[in-house]
Amino acid sequence: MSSDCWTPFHARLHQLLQRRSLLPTRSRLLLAVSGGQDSLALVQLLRGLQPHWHWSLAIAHCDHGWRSDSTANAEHLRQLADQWQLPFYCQRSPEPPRSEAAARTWRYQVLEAIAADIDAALLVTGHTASDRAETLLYNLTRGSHLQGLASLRWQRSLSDRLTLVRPFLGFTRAETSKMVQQFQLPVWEDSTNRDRRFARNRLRLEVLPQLRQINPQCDRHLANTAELLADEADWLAELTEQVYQQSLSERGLCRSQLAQQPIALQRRVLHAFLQDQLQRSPSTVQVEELRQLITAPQGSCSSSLPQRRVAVVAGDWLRLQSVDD
Ligand SMILES: Nc1ncnc2c1ncn2[C@@H]1O[C@H](COP(=O)(O)OP(=O)(O)OP(=O)(O)O)[C@@H](O)[C@H]1O
Repeated sequence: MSSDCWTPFHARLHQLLQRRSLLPTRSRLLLAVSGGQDSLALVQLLRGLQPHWHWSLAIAHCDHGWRSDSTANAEHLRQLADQWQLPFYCQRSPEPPRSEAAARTWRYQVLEAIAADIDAALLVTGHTASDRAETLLYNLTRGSHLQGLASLRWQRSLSDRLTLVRPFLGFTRAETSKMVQQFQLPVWEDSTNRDRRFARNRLRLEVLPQLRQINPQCDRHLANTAELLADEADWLAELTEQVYQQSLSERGLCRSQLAQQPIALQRRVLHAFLQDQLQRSPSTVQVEELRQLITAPQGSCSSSLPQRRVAVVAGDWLRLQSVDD
């Protein structure tokens, strides 16, 4: 488990960090560690790369308290951090979170607070290309817009002061498994990862193995697809903002400007318009109803908006007003 060996995994991560400028030299990094194979492999590689990048590393663990062995898991990590001579921060949830989503929300609150305490601007997780593939599949099953399919990006801003970075998106879970063997990392098996009541676990344990029989590289291919979609989503978001700003005036949205745009862009601009006006995310039905109004006759109006609001056609303009006006 010495940190000073240099392997092809180290070389790959080193190059990836250079190419993507993810973790600048001398920055303070808070590493989110669950004790599973991905985050332990992450710590091992970053410790190995530390002499080249001169980071200051610290480990954070969140104990959800929903497994009988969770305190032992936290203690195991504390000892590892001692061995690695890295500062260790751990917090236990006052009561076990009720769902995966609640656990995640609590976890990120804790990680943000620890990062603020130690003045770390970067929080690093062990998310892999396989997590990205799973997320893409999961969001597909629920029905998703482009942004949802582009999920799990290399970095994401969590607040003004903290950015989440995922350098391990460059590796699959099969590769982190190899790292664990090669570096003999003492992984703490999380029994809930095998619980098939959780949809994510069924995807990981049942669906992805089937897909790998069709294409053994499917984790990487799916993750690459998410990457391409992320770039396209960014480009479309920029374009939407441009057209939105061009079409918007005090009188509302300019219908003749919108009519010249492709349908996909019309939907996006109307979504942004409704989001701003209603201060909440509009439904597909509401967006479509407004889209019909782009070419509707004078005086036409919508019927599906909340808050006693209505969209009205006034000449070349589409505007929102109260039904009482
Ligand atoms: N309890 C936790 N405490 C701190 N960080 C966590 C915790 N759970 C997850 N993370 C971070 O979020 C990443 C993704 O979480 P996820 O739940 O997909 O992984 P895991 O299966 O629990 O563990 P691992 O990714 O380490 O194998 C982890 O790699 C880790 O960086």
